[in-house]
Amino acid sequence: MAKSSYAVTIAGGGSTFTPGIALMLLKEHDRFPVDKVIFYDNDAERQEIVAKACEIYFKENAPELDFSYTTDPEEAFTGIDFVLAHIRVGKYAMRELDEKIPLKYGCVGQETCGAGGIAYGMRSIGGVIEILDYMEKYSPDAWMLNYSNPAAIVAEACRVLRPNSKIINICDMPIDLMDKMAVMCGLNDHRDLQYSYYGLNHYGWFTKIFDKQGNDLMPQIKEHMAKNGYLDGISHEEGQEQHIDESWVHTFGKAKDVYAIDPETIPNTYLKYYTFPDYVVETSNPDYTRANEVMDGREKKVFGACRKVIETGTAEGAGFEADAHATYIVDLACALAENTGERFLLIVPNDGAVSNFDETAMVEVPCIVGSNGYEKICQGKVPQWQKGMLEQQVSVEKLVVQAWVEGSYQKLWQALSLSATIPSAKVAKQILDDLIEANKDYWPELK
Ligand SMILES: NC(=O)c1ccc[n+]([C@@H]2O[C@H](COP(=O)([O-])OP(=O)(O)OC[C@H]3O[C@@H](n4cnc5c(N)ncnc54)[C@H](O)[C@@H]3O)[C@@H](O)[C@H]2O)c1
Ligand SMILES: O=P(O)(O)OC[C@H]1O[C@H](O[C@H]2[C@H](O)[C@@H](O)[C@@H](O)O[C@@H]2CO)[C@H](O)[C@@H](O)[C@@H]1O
Ligand SMILES: [Mn+2]
Repeated sequence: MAKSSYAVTIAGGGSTFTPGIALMLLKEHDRFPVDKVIFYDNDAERQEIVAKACEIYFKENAPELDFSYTTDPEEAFTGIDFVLAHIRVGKYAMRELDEKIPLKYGCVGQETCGAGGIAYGMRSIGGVIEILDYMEKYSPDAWMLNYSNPAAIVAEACRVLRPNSKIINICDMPIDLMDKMAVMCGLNDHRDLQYSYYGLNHYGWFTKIFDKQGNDLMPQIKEHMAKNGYLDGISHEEGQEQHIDESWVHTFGKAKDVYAIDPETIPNTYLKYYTFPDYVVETSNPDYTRANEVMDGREKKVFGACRKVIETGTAEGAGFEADAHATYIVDLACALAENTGERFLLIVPNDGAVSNFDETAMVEVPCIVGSNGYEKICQGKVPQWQKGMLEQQVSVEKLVVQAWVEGSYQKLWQALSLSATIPSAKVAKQILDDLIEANKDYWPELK
């Protein structure tokens, strides 16, 4: 696919992450030359605020760039090489309900985990498949790099419904955690580390960490995790402001207790929702959840900055910053376009990569990426504890996708009752009935 320049569509043009990613594309222009950027969203009004501000920024900083924005799928997906997708079906209003409804019943209320993640999954499947179909119709050779959440459920839906599509599902949480581990070891960032990892998305473990010279960094990292979790591994570089929010600080600290359950591996932060659900509920405010924090924080900040750019007609001094972590998206796009053969953590069909686990699971494992796609790096057998957890959680995710495809109330109830975040089938049913009512404009009808 190597070309002298590439055309990129950002799906979810009105996302709070869009300015950071758009700026990052400009910043990385030398190694990933992009000459055309299209924003696509199904909410014209929301997208226009972000797009008009980015248009001004591009005119000032890259006048040669062909930039446009649209809600028309044909315009958005014709003649492109990559789709970077980060849609949130139902936006923050529905995230707030995903978080608050389970909390009402004393259960974890989280964007991608437990009942909230299941509800969000039931909304996202249709939205992501729709965008994938547009891409295949108008640009059949393009690749879609999807980070719309909940990535685990979206990935399973793509495996079932579009098994041959050129979509790769990714997550930046492990990148962020590796950045923190690098800081713990006095190194710069994740690029200085070599790693082994297995699991599902937002549900996995690092098993090996080396530096570029092949030195084992696990003893140092384990010592740090046992004392502080991921705290003090936090970099103070620009572009990571959301991690200063109280809730993220708690999550990074709580990783200490998650680590204590299995001191042989380094856990993904999201495991706290499955291993300490009672603690999570006790420390949640059912009237003010992460969705409120994001609406009062990141959303206000990004949209406020965009409005200011539009009003003043200049992006100078607007505080726009390239998203530091999003460079991994460019790394991945480069690997596909330029056949670099680099290693990435991707969400892919297992097929033996974790040898004692469901072959049809969508696992998160390291892969080598080139112009023909990816090849998995075998992670061998997982220990009994992880095996038990993975089997439970993968069944939850598979049942959600089956419920969506079949329109099955029964299967969604089973999914909820199987989640480690929900104590009984009775509570699962109460939550489900509330979620159905809240999601009636988004979910398929369940019978
Ligand atoms: N995988 C990761 O590691 C990672 C990291 C950060 C964010 N995310 C995900 O990125 C997404 C965006 O997050 P955000 O907080 O910026 O949300 P946001 O609500 O600010 O933006 C999402 C945008 O998607 C649009 N949208 C919704 N449904 C759509 C559809 N069917 N077609 C086209 N556009 C649609 C909305 O109108 C909105 O403008 C979320 O799914 C979030 O979970 C993933
Ligand atoms: O609560 P939010 O909306 O702030 O974040 C939820 C997302 O958290 C993770 O992504 C982080 C990422 O780890 C970090 O490096 C940086 O880029 O910010 C991201 C957003 O905060 C997680 O991986 C995502 O899937 C979540 O959507
Ligand atoms: Mn993620």
